[in-house]
Amino acid sequence: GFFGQYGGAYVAETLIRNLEELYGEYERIKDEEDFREEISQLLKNFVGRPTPISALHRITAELGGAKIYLKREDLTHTGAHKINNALAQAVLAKRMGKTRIVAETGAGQHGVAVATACSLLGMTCVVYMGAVDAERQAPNVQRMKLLGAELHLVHSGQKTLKDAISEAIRDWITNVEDTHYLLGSAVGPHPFPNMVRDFQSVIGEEAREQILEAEGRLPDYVIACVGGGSNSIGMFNAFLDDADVKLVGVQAAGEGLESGKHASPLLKGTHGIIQGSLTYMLQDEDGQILETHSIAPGLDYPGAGPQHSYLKDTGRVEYTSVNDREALMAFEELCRKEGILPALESSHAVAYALKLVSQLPKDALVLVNLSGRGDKDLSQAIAALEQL
Ligand SMILES: Cc1ncc(COP(=O)(O)O)c(/C=N/[C@H](C(=O)O)[C@@H](O)C(C)C)c1O
Repeated sequence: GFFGQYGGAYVAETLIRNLEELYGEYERIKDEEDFREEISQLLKNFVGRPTPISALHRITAELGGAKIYLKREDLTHTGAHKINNALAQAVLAKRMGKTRIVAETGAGQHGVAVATACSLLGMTCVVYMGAVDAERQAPNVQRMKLLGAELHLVHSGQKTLKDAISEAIRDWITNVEDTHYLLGSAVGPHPFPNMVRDFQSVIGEEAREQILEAEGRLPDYVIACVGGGSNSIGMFNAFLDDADVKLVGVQAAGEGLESGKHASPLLKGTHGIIQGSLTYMLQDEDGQILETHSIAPGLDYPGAGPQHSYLKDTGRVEYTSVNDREALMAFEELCRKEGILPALESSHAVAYALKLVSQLPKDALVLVNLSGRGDKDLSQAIAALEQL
């Protein structure tokens, strides 16, 4: 469970047994024909895959540079890539004999995806969410409740994702007999980074085929936003061996990388252990996890998925960042000129693409992963745009 030195499972003894059982079951089940068939049927007939790739027109014409395609994970059922992982892990858990799912959520998209999977598969669903996040992602709180999830608001710590994850893990340790912890991103102890990547890799597999079909060649750049790192690794995975395809991970610079109010562990972090995994993280000199900031709740996380830390060190992926303001501007551009309402998280990837294309020749090709839709962000975005 390592990517170079990164990853592993640095957790309490009590958790090791759960993780070993999970890894064993995953390895046993993941290649079983009927498991794969069940997943692909659900992805097709319930999630609505494959999601399309949409070429931008007005923005591309205005910028006069490279052609941009968006991989439309906003068009999945529930409105973000999170459903790809939530469904697959819920099916796996059910096959392991679990009847109860516990999960954390920040932006609420993962929480909604888990509640959706549990409603469909007839499993009990408990979601932990920071009180601050519940406030700023209210539409997703309502959706989780309607889908039958039992929502626990977390009032400890910074009251965002990190605190929700700790509560969810505590619940899992207590109820391991009947409960699976459905981790929402490519972070945490082994086997989660591998499993979540595998379940999200459908994004890049589809997109690689679609771009070859549409353009007859591979893209010059593939760009995705990086919070915990699941939509990005899910997109990048299919292109890792295509040496000519440049991969760019975009982190949240918040109010600026030098402001101390950001969420860019891959740019400003150091080696440490966070939620059981050795990776780049934002910590003070005593190893205390630092507070983070981003206008996008889904990027507001102090750790990076361990595979991203490895890909940063090897140079296979370039990590960069975009601040709140740039993300908001990109959000508005897509709304006003391409008829798409993107999630604030996804807007970070679009913002970087818009900066990049003006420096590229007309015949260059850029593929951006649009990880989700902005329905959850409406009031936040409107308020923030009024401040611009
Ligand atoms: C639309 C959308 N785009 C990107 C992200 C960032 O998560 P990754 O793809 O795992 O880097 C997110 C992350 N959302 C999670 C959530 O909904 O709970 C996040 O807050 C946590 C699972 C980390 C998202 O909702």
